[in-house]
Amino acid sequence: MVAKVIDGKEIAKKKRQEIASEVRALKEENIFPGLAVVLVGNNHASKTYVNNKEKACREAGIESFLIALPEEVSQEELLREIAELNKREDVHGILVQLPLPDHIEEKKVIEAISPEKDVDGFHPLNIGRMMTGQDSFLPCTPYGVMVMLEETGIEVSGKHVVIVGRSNIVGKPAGQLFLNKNATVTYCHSRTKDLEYHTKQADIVVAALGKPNFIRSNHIKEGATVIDVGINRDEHEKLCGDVHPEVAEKAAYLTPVPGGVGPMTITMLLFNTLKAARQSKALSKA
Ligand SMILES: NC(=O)C1=CN([C@@H]2O[C@H](COP(=O)(O)OP(=O)(O)OC[C@H]3O[C@@H](n4cnc5c(N)ncnc54)[C@H](OP(=O)(O)O)[C@@H]3O)[C@@H](O)[C@H]2O)C=CC1
Ligand SMILES: Nc1nc(=O)c2c([nH]1)NC[C@@H]1CN(c3ccc(C(=O)N[C@@H](CCC(=O)O)C(=O)O)cc3)C=[N+]21
Repeated sequence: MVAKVIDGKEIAKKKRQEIASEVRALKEENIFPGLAVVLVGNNHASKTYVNNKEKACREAGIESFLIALPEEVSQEELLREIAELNKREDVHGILVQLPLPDHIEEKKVIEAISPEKDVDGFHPLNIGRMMTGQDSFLPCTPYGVMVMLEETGIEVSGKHVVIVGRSNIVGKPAGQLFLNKNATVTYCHSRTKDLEYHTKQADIVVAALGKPNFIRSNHIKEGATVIDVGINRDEHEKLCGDVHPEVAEKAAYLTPVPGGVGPMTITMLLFNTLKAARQSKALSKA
């Protein structure tokens, strides 16, 4: 079998046009959606992502505010900045780019973000709401994966989904969203014994382990759907995923890197910012 490539860029483009048109409608009502991105330090990759986010905001008509802080910024100072952003009426969404330097406690920072502005969906309140199936901001990368499958017409209900990786930002919430859509979910991680045994059973494999080209043909059942979340550099510094290209010969569907999950992540960030702006209107009327 030769896999059909799921074009994340194309799906993202379509979704972003819909978002842009809804942003225009909201502006008619004098609400101008705004996203604040907080970047600590000078990490090159983080800067690239932040630039991508700013560009995507601009194209969707969403205002973006970059708060760039030095690597040495104290946790206190960062928390003060977040408190300011929580108060600003022109800021509907707040994203603190992760990872943060070691001297800052990530959990404290995430909890400082007002849940109504937590467009990453990382605040414990939003995570709890997601787990109990209430309306919430869904974490952008897993949410993007679900939208990609939906747009491609791939059924999730009743399927066996194996997630490789259990981080708070990708693996864990991805499993939860699949469970919410009635999939049977298995989580694998670095202590999993016989990874291949598990992934080989999967109708859908989500690779989010952060190891270049790690998932090979032997891990995959013929005709499975393979979602490659990884963003890595290979030994030639070329961008690559967690899934080896040879998997294309065995899978039915495969997401590319670049041009797969990445553009969808940014799209769902725009979507969440639009949602936050809309809800701010409802709140101010109440
Ligand atoms: N496309 C996008 O939009 C995004 C892409 N990414 C990319 O996705 C990848 C994962 O990111 P993130 O979740 O933040 O990464 P983390 O490093 O936080 O987590 C990696 C997870 O993979 C597990 N793991 C590591 N090695 C193995 C192994 N050999 N076998 C099985 N499991 C393993 C770890 O297990 P354990 O818990 O036991 O340590 C951990 O749970 C990265 O490449 C990252 O760049 C991330 C965010 C967004
Ligand atoms: N608070 C927070 N929220 C995040 O959502 C978050 C984060 N921190 N830290 C880092 C990870 C990573 N991440 C990506 C977003 C877009 C692409 C992306 O657009 N990728 C493109 C191009 C990548 C490139 O050219 O480098 C693609 O895959 O086609 C990748 C990775 C969001 N993350």
